Amino acid sequence: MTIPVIEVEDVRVRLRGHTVLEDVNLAVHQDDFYAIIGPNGGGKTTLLKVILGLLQPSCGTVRILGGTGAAARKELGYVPQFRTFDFEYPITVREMVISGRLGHITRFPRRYGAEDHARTEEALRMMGIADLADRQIRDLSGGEQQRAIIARALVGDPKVLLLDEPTVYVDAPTAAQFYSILDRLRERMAIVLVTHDIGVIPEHVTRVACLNRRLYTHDTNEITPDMLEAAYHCPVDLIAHGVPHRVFSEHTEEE
Ligand SMILES: Nc1ncnc2c1ncn2[C@@H]1O[C@H](COP(=O)(O)OP(=O)(O)OP(=O)(O)O)[C@@H](O)[C@H]1O
Repeated sequence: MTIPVIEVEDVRVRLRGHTVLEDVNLAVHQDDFYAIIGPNGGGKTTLLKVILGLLQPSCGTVRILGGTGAAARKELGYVPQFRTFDFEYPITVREMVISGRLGHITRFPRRYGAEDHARTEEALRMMGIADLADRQIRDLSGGEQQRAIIARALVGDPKVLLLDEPTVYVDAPTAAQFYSILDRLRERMAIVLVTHDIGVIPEHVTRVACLNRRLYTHDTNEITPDMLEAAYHCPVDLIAHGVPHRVFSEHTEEE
């Protein structure tokens, strides 16, 4: 069996005296489209930050394609939550997308070369926004901005794409378009998707895990009622077949 593209082993994270992640183990393989779901504050973004090396765990290890350190993490592309971007900053779409190459330039002073420009044009085309390349990022619609953020993550030619709630601000048709783009990208890279959008899981995702401080994994894309109850700490009814797929939660008064 090939080595996992991401391997998280016995990771624990404590922030300001609180345990945010505990005994987390996760293996993502090259052909995975992995969804991580779970309640607000469950630790999903924290786990992505640990994988990206932006946050040091109190214990445990993270390996990317068997390696650790900054060189291994260059294999990761990251699409942070939409709300973390400042779209008012005066920058064109092309300038924003090419900035994803900065971490790959080792010479100083940092200057973009032919490969950086070529990869930028390819990513713009791949995301269907080549015609918007000279527009200011602030003048784009939310869905177009979202594509630009993904293009920026793709210019590093990652082996794994990590996305944190990418469809929060887009309408249903744009989200559907977005998932068909992810389906295409899967041919080139593994995908880890943090989402509250459980409805997309049966159609697009190959494996799913529920995170609420601890990670409850499953080898298929089936979300079991046990997993949901363990992660959400409340009885959950799942309508797993039929469209739309929905999760209803029932909380008792003490919850
Ligand atoms: N820098 C920090 N200092 C202290 N606590 C933090 C810090 N970052 C996150 N936390 C806490 O860690 C917990 C997990 O946060 P995280 O953002 O990982 O959750 P999440 O599952 O991504 O939530 P959501 O679905 O709401 O985006 C939360 O209780 C949050 O308040």
